[in-house]
Amino acid sequence: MHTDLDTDMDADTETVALCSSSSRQASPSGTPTPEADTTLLKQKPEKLLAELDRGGPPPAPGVPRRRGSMPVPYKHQLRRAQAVDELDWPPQASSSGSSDSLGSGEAALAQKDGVFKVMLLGESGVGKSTLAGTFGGLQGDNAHEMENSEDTYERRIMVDKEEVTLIVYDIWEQGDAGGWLQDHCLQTGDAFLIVFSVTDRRSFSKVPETLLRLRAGRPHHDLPVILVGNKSDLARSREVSLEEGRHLAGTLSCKHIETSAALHHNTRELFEGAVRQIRLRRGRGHAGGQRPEPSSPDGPAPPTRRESLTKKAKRFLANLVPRNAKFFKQRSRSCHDLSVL
Ligand SMILES: Nc1nc2c(ncn2[C@@H]2O[C@H](COP(=O)(O)OP(=O)(O)OP(=O)(O)O)[C@@H](O)[C@H]2O)c(=O)[nH]1
Repeated sequence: MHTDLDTDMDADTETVALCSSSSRQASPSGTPTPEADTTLLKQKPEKLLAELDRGGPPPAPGVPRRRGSMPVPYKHQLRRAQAVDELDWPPQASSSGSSDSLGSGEAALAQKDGVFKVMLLGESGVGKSTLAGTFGGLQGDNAHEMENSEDTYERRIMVDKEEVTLIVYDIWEQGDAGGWLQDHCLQTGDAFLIVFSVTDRRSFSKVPETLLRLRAGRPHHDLPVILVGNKSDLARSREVSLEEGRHLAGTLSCKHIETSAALHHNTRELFEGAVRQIRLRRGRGHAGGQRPEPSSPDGPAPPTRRESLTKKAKRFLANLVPRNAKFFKQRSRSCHDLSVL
């Protein structure tokens, strides 16, 4: 994950990175271009929420949501401008285009196992929208954008020779006004990418808070969470090291990856990794989630005679401590490997 990229960049790279981001055509060699069998859906926020609810009551109409962030890549500026120019706002009662398809065909599709919903979370300005934008160009030579999108990207992609529909939501809002929307995000996603900027320690320090909120909201779910240290190209402005990111991920039992959305570095790995993380858990769910008893590697054996409470506790602790120590070691060691649990 940590490549020469992190160290080789100098201040000039920042300019290059932003140029690269703003002009997808001029992306670095090896950067995939759009492919024909992918779809990009444009959704109004109301539509989006309706989709999130999937059968729930329609959300109340509100004022247009805009993030007060710094300059966005040119392509995104176009998208956002277009959304207004096309009189998408205020929302109409009738829907059109891909939003319709979400209400019918896509809704049915969404029920299937092959649809994975990934939420981008994180502080303002860390690069969520830019990351989401790179997802639009993930796969290949024949891709085309059916429609522009402001907040949501849906594509069919191949991961490990299996096709999935991946929907990436960039709808995380900061501040109180976004609170209820954030709750929707947390309740709805199949996987969560908590993005921070490696050039902004404050965004890094907010990660545990976001994760705690996520886990508190869905306490019975083993949710795939990936900490994403974005802007790895900005070596000279770096405030959070790779090791710090990994350490936090290990401590919080998450995965970790560093990306440069501007250079499309590790972005494919990120989204494919999210798919793998969901699959790993779904596979485990389908297997029935049967695990051997923690105190015995071969499962519970009926005791031949009754043990005293002290003996039981001693046996339990003897089994528990080394087991857990190994477990934590494994988790923290593999936090950068998105293809394993
Ligand atoms: N150098 C560099 N700049 C980046 C990278 N990712 C995003 N940026 C820039 O960082 C700024 C913020 O990016 P956004 O994608 O708008 O960030 P966001 O998290 O969506 O922000 P909000 O919309 O306010 O939540 C933009 O100017 C981007 O061009 C990156 O990997 N490297």
